[in-house]
Amino acid sequence: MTTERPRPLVAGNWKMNGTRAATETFSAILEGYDAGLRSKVDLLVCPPATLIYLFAVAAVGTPVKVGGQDCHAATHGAHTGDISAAMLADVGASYVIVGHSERRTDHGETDEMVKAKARAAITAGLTPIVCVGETREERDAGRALAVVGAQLAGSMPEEAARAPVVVAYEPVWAIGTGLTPTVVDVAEMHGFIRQSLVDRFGAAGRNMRLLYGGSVKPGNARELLGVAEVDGALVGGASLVAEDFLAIARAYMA
Ligand SMILES: O=C(CO)[C@H](O)COP(=O)(O)O
Repeated sequence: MTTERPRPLVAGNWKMNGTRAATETFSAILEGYDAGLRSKVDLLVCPPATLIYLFAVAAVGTPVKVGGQDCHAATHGAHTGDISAAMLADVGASYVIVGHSERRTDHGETDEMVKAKARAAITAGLTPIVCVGETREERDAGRALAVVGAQLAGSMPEEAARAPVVVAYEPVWAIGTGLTPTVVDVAEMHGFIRQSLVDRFGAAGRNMRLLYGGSVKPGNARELLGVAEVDGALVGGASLVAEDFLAIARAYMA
């Protein structure tokens, strides 16, 4: 069994931001991802679906990956407005975020639905990034570990034992608020998530990347990314500015 740490991944979730003009930002990310950074950390950008193809074409010949922000659990059919995992793969995506708290809240996505989406992603050859995280009320009630444990149990597909899957811990109260948990709380949660994954998936659970997300900025990246069992970041707002996104990745250049 290998005890080597997974290679870090810094992923940007652009959410519903960006038109074709944002290709300029993406190009700046591609240009700034120099040999030093490449040797230390993987980069992924998940733009709105309308930009995936454009970005994937721009990224050809570079190691930067492009991903989707959601997918439907079905391969095709009468699902107006939805996009399947195979469609994302077809336009050049290699990852897809599933179960983001904004999807869970805005679209009523349950753990069961998230699991089905993650499974569909794996079947299409994508790496799903399964998001989990507690609300402020749940943390204040001392239920953070229980809530995240239940989300993990319900959202992670059995296929994670043999296919690459990334887990992102994103405390809901830290998303877009500028608030972050203490490093002690992040360490406790990531240690708990790691143990849960090892208990369920064995060696695959030990090697899975665990990202932290929620108000990651250039100013706090080094501290947050230095926590044990944090294998990278899922970055929202700061990923919309090339220099900030790259500065977060440079936390690994220490
Ligand atoms: O999705 C997120 C990062 O990808 C998450 O919602 C955090 O957003 P941020 O607080 O704006 O970084």
